Amino acid sequence: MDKVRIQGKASLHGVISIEGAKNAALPLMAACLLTEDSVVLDNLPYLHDKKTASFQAQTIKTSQAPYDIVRKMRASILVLGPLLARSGEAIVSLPGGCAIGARPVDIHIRGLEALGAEITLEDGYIQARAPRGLQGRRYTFPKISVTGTENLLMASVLAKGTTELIHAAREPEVVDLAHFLNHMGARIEGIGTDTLVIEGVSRLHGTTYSVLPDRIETGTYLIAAAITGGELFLEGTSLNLLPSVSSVLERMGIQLEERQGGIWVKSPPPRELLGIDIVTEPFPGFATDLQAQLMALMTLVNGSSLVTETIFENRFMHVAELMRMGAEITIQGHSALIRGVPFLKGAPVMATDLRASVSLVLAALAAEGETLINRIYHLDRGYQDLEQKLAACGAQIERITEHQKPLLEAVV
Ligand SMILES: CC(=O)N[C@H]1[C@@H](OP(=O)(O)OP(=O)(O)OC[C@H]2O[C@@H](n3ccc(=O)[nH]c3=O)[C@H](O)[C@@H]2O)O[C@H](CO)[C@@H](O)[C@@H]1O
Ligand SMILES: C=C(OP(=O)(O)O)C(=O)O
Repeated sequence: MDKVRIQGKASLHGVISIEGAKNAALPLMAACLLTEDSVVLDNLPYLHDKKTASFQAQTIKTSQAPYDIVRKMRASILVLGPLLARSGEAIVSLPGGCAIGARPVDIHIRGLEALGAEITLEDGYIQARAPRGLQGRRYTFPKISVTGTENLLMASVLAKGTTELIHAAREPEVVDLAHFLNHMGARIEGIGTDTLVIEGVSRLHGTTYSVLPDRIETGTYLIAAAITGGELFLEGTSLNLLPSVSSVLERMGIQLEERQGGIWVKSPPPRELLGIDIVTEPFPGFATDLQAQLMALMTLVNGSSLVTETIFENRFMHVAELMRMGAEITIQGHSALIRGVPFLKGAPVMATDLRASVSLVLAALAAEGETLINRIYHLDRGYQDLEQKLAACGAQIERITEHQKPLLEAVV
């Protein structure tokens, strides 16, 4: 299994380009199932050899999404709405994703049922049918759900009549999906608000669309600059995507500026930054996906900070690993009290989920000595070219690839 080795204490200086958002690219790809025409998506992350891909679902050959594919990605639940809308049936495995809580999909299911779908759960699979098509209705989300809103949005664009989605998520990735669907001929109003009104249409057509920048990757590198007392220019992104996060960072003492083509960030060493209290909330509140990274920074600032996690019940798995590096953190229920310490020390640590993993990378960049991060496969799900981007700005970071033993040796 690959590991990342970091020799800490190098301050970061340079330019980092921000990729298209993982959490926008996946719903957009799922939405391509809604048309038989060809769709071209640009600014896709992760596709190492090409950033633009063309999708065409002329005919739907299967309405099934099997466990082996779906277990690795939360967003694979997003094929449920489009498959049902387009072909009247879908069999989708219950999804995986980061193990940060129970993460049920009851809201997706209740919402689709409200639009007329008949749904049963069998052997870990959601079996959904809408033999007479979906019917527009008013549906109030009992709780704000990002992928829940995206699934219902994609199901309702081809439903008969008007759908009203109340208490909908307003995350930039939901907004991006709604704009994309309108580019394909959908009729969605209220984009960016918590009430979406969708007038069903009989078909969608192809289009060309560019995925919005990744605000979580952006926030992660803003914190990388701060934790190393460095100065970076983040290319291809905008502070408008991170209202709460930028206000928190500025109150801590970090300088941020929206400049032509990206964001400029400069920070004094973390010891000169102030502690702060944050609560994770749906957008426009502080993103839970940046909680672990900010906590890494809080371990080194001057004073105490309090982090309250309200979105996921099991999202403090980085705490034990940060403490192995010398952080002082006490967890009480959904809150973590972080007392800033003068320094962290490198140690062998274990990555547990995507954002926990990158919080360890950030801590290691600032720590004295060497940190070896194990199980880093989580990182590859969210950070394209992480080591290369950081190394180009002065970090001492390398990936150690453990090659499989030769077959003969393994058998003996
Ligand atoms: C692929 C993707 O976009 N992932 C993001 C999405 O996840 P995801 O869409 O899974 O997160 P949700 O917004 O749905 O979850 C919010 C809360 O609602 C609960 N809930 C959700 C659905 C449901 O049917 N029942 C239910 O109880 C969840 O357990 C959680 O406590 O939003 C999260 C919150 O911003 C982010 O951390 C994830 O990075
Ligand atoms: C929790 C995350 O991803 P997913 O929903 O794909 O598990 C994340 O991006 O931090």
